Amino acid sequence: MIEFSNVSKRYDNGVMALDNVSVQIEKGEFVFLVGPSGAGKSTFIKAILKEVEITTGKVFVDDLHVTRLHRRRVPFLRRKVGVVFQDFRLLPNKTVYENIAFAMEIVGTPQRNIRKQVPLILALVGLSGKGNFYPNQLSGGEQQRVSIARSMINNPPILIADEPTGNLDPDTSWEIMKVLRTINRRGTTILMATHDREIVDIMKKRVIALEAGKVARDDKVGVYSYDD
Ligand SMILES: Nc1ncnc2c1ncn2[C@@H]1O[C@H](COP(=O)(O)OP(=O)(O)OP(=O)(O)O)[C@@H](O)[C@H]1O
Repeated sequence: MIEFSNVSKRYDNGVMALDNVSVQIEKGEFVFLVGPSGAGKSTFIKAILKEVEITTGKVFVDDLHVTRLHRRRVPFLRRKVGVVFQDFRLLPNKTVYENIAFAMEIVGTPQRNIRKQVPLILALVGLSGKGNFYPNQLSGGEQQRVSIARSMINNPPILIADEPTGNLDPDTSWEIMKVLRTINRRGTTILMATHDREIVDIMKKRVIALEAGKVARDDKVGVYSYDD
């Protein structure tokens, strides 16, 4: 589903953000990506989305050879991968319904399908009845649910969550993890970059740990770190 084969990324300033990384993530897995600040997590995610060009190696996403993918076909890759961020990135002047509908309009979904699908995804993330709210009328946790709903509305096989609980208190973070777990159980592959030790340790999922651009650990049932 996601494969890195001897991937290195050296930025123009000489920093080796990824250093000979080889990992394989199978369909349906839930994987945490951890590591200290600067370890290469964001670069790893950007390599999946072709937001950076890697220096050497190969990246595959689903059936696409990302490294060789023509610029014209990048939107096709992006449709396979939903992404959510720490800061939600909702459109402030659109309602919850409109934020999600917009993601469907971009890919040409007919309005009648949009009207049918948006309430279903809102129910999935526990936000039924909030369609007419604007983002600033919602709590942080609710905004993150909208962001997750938007990322999943076109049914991508992969969801990348880049520190999705970074701005949330512990209880709200767990609510978000429940939503992600539900989505994963429905078959979506999830890759979540996080600094949240408690979540990683309690969820008991695969953990890929990066350090200075290298895979320092890759444990089937992992913990955040071994240092205490
Ligand atoms: N555009 C860039 N140009 C030059 N160096 C960069 C660039 N982006 C990242 N780096 C460097 O690459 C290394 C890896 O950065 P990256 O952002 O991938 O780490 P990270 O693990 O995501 O960190 P954090 O947890 O702080 O988000 C760092 O040393 C960083 O300074």
